[in-house]
Parts: sequence; C-alpha cells; structure tokens
Amino acid sequence: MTTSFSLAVVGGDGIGPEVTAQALAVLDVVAPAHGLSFATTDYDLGARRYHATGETLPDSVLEEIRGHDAILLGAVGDPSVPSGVLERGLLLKLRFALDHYVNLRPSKLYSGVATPLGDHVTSRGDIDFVVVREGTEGPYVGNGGAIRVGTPHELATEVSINTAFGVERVVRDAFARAQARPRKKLTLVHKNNVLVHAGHLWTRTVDAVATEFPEVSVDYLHVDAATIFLVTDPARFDVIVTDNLFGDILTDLAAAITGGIGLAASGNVNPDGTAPSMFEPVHGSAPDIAGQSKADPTAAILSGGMLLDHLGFPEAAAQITAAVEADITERSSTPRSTEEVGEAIASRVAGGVPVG
Ligand SMILES: NC(=O)C1=CN([C@@H]2O[C@H](COP(=O)(O)OP(=O)(O)OC[C@H]3O[C@@H](n4cnc5c(N)ncnc54)[C@H](O)[C@@H]3O)[C@@H](O)[C@H]2O)C=CC1
Ligand SMILES: CC(C)CC(=O)C(=O)O
Ligand SMILES: [Mg+2]
Repeated sequence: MTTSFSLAVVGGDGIGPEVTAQALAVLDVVAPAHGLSFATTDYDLGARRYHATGETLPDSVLEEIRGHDAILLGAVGDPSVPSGVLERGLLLKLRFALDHYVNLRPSKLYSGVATPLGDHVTSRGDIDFVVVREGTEGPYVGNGGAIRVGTPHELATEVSINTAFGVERVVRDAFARAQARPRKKLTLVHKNNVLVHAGHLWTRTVDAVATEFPEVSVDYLHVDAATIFLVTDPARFDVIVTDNLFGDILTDLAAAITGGIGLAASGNVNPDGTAPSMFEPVHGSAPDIAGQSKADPTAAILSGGMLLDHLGFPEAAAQITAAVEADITERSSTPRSTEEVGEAIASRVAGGVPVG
C-alpha cells in the first residue's frame, strides 16, 4: 500500500530552487521503498513574482499552501528587492501564519568533515546537539517603527514580544526533546542579565516546566557566553532552547562548527498539527553563488529527511541521513556541482547504504 502526501514546494530565490530540486530528487528515490509517494505543487513565490505582480505571499496562496501535508522551502531574499520585503512578507508570514513555533535545528559533526575547531575537537561524536528556536515571537514579529526617518533625530524600535503562552509551549517541547535524548540535558540561552523582562519570563518558565521533567538536567548560559562554548566546548550542548533572534544567530555558528552552512538542515514545526510544518536549509539564498551550481544541496536534502521524520517515516529519514553521512565522509577536496552532490547522495540512497 502506498501512502500519498501532498507537498507544497517553495524554491524561492537564489540558490533556493537549485538545492530544492536536489532535495526533491532524493525524496523521489527514497519514497517508493517505504510505501510513500508525494504529489508536489510548485509555488512561484519570491523576487520574480514580486517584480511581476508586487505580491509576496497573497492570502489566497497561503490558504492553498495550508492545505498541504508539508512544505519544502529553499530560501528567500534577493538583492533586487529591498531587504526585509520577502523575508518578512513571505518567509516569516508562512512561519507565523502556520504557527511554526518550534524552529528545530540539529547540529552534528560527522566523521571526516572539516571543522574550523581544529584541535579543539577531541571526540566528534560528542558534538551532537539540537537548537529549539522559538519561531513565532521575539523581535521578529514586526512590532516597532521609526520616526523622523533619515534625519539626525531618527528613532527606531523593534520590540521583542515574548508571551507566557508562546514561551511555555516551546520550552515544553524542548524539554520533551531533551527527555527523549540519551543525555537528557537542556540549556536555556538568553540574556537575562540585561533583557530582564523577557529573560526572567524565559527563566521562570524553564524552572516551572523543569518540575515536569525531573530526569532532564538544566543549565543556563547568557547568549554571549554560549558563543564562546559553541567554539571551545560544543560537546557540552544537548538541547538548547532560546528565542527567535538568538536562535537564528546561534544556528549559523552551530552550522559553521559542524561542517558549514551547506550542511545545516531545519524544520519549522507546528507540533500541534494545526497546519503543515515546513522544512528548509538554515542558509539563505546566497546571491554570491546563485546560478553557478556551486551551492551545496546537502542541507536541503537533510531537511527533506526531517520532513520524512515529521510525517512519521523515521526509517526513510535515517536512510537519507546515512547516505549523506557516507557521502560527506568520503568527500574529496575536488569541488562538485550542486547536481553532482545531489546525484551522489541519491544514488547512495538508491543503493541502500546501511543505516548505522
Ligand atoms: N531561510 C531563508 O530563506 C533565509 C534567507 N536569507 C536571505 O538570503 C539572502 C542572503 O543572506 P546571507 O546573509 O548572505 O546568508 P546566506 O546563508 O544566503 O549566505 C551566507 C554565506 O554562505 C554561503 N552559503 C549559503 N548557503 C550555501 C550552500 N548551500 N552551499 C555553499 N555555500 C552556501 C553563501 O554563498 C554566503 O557566502 C538575504 O536576502 C537574506 O535575507 C538568509 C537566511 C535565511
Ligand atoms: C531571513 C530570516 C527571516 C530567517 C533566517 O535567517 C533564518 O531563519 O535563519
Ligand atoms: Mg538565519
């Protein structure tokens, strides 16, 4: 019996469509062996549509996308469009409207992967953590404004919104993830020595929810110190829970120490299932390499794996991870095109790489 899922595909801008094509190709290879099939709908959203129609994400299109089982997204943003228009009007509109309150960003250092950490890395297998980034609040909600723009007296605000409801649900999700992992450790990252209003809400919430998860050990780091330890002692982390902005910044750093931004996958998860979750690489549209087949599609392919896991097919997801791990372990210094990397991973999936 085949289970069919509908997938909304938003390639987006720059390298987005290039890497998404490879992720879809890998999903097509892995699906039949697990009794799965995908009906995909491509959405022309991003800079091209914006220039043609002035639209970023019309509500009618949002509602169509909402009708799918899951979303695969490439990246959004283009130098020809004022900064923020597509990022807010398309990407964040999707995340907020579909209540993607858990922005899940795993980081693992695979064997053979070059890392700038060099001699700091004593045991690669120990660098295996996940950042649970709040996805619908914080300074990204657009609560702010500017007056006297362009004058020496300009005043601009960008207010970080943190609700007890929003913080508690993501903190509870992070605890549940920590509970399910072997090390059962959760680190709250914030800046509660300065951002006392939001910071104390996060701290109190973690303390309260911790009582429901007595097996999980909890610690706290200010975000500035967290950046130190991500470089000097990344193995100390298991599950990090943090707000939208800190999580955005920390996960680019996490990507850099575990092999680069081209390997970092993510899921924008709606854990309640009230709307489809969305899977995308951590990276952006990389205008500096767009259209040159230089983008590493691995992050997009791994995001496809996260999508499978979310839909309830962990064995299929593990097959993708195993194929990626085998590919990156054997990568040579000879550069490969986006398509070559995608095809190499797809053929390892097709060949049935043993899942370790
Ligand atoms: N989720 C999304 O759609 C995101 C969108 N953006 C947008 O993307 C645009 C560019 O943003 P940047 O800050 O430059 O971040 P970026 O992640 O696009 O690029 C940063 C650097 O990483 C490299 N890079 C990124 N992905 C790569 C890949 N798969 N393989 C090899 N190299 C890769 C780029 O070439 C660039 O040198 C902006 O418009 C930004 O707003 C940025 C981050 C996330
Ligand atoms: C472009 C931003 C809205 C998103 C971003 O940088 C991210 O989610 O990592
Ligand atoms: Mg980012």
